[in-house]
Amino acid sequence: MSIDSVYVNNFRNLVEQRIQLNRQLNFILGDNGSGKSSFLEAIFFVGHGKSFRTTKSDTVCHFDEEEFFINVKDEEQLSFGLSKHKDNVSFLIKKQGNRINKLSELADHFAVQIVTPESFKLFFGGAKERRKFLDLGLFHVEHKFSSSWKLFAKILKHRNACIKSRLDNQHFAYWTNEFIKASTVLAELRQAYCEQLANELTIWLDILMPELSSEITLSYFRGWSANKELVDTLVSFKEKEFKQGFTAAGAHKFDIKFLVSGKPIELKLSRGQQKLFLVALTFAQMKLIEQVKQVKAILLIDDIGAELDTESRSRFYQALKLLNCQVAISAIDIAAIQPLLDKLEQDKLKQQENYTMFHVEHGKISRIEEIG
Ligand SMILES: Nc1ncnc2c1ncn2[C@@H]1O[C@H](COP(=O)(O)OP(=O)(O)OP(=O)(O)O)[C@@H](O)[C@H]1O
Repeated sequence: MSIDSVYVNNFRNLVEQRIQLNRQLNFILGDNGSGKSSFLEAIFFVGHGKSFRTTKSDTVCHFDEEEFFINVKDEEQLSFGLSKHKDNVSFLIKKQGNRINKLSELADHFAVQIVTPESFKLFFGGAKERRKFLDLGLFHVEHKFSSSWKLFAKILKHRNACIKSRLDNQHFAYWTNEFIKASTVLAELRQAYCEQLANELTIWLDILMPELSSEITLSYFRGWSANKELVDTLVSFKEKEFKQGFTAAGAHKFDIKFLVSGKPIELKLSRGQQKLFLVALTFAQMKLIEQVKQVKAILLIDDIGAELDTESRSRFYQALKLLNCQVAISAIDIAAIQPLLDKLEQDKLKQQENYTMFHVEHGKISRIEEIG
């Protein structure tokens, strides 16, 4: 679902801003520290109920204020509001002015994906980001995933509690048995999703990195050895688990690795290539979400940056055109997006209905009407 308008109140340095977004392309330009990322962060917050920059949701509230508020209207003018007072632990979420209890209803409605300059460092730096990425896709694409994941998390908590209390008894045996069942369900859902993702990824790699596309493979690790049953793995890990105080194998330990000719992608690809790869992966996930949910995801690109050369930007533009969803891209100045504007011009798409430019200065976002 695309976003028609965003109202932001006391979110970081954005005191009070009401923005009408373009259904296609939005360029958010401004100097360092002007508030570009904060604006994208506010949109991301609506789709995820959290920031992409911090795990502490109170830090996004304006320094001098106690409460922040974001309201978003979709293309059918359906309104969703999310606010949080520093004194409250939870958010107040409203749909058409009426209180709703689930953040997941927002996430379900707005499938927001983001690529930031840090994304690839985080993504290739450790399993946590890769897990988050894959599970986000599954949340949207596989309707059974959310309930399976919640059940798994509950069982894992119980099993860990037994381990911490050194309860090697029938409770522990019960939760171990439940844990194996829940792990197996999640592992199968993830395996199936990885296969879909790998197929879709090839399409986007062919556009974005055609010279490497055929060499890139995805390998899925389910969280325990591929040659062993989880029950046997847990038996062999029992001593270690009781020493560490937590469950050492299972669906929470899953990972996805990407290889170029069998070698880790982060070793083989340059920074610019890694960025392109992550764009391909993000686009693949967005397409899968679109196919299943019949709604288009929203793409945020924070700081298009200088890593992409002219050829890469041209490919990026081709991919964006094919993706055909609502996009918001931030950049320091017009020079960073000029190659995209040139392409729009070439395609005779450089018209007001296809894109909107905004300028951000000291937390104030204004529309740039005329472009030279
Ligand atoms: N909770 C907050 N309350 C008020 N201002 C804040 C808060 N958190 C951050 N800021 C300020 O908001 C400003 C905008 O930050 P933001 O990261 O959005 O800038 P940006 O335009 O994306 O910059 P860059 O191009 O360097 O990434 C910064 O000057 C920062 O100090």
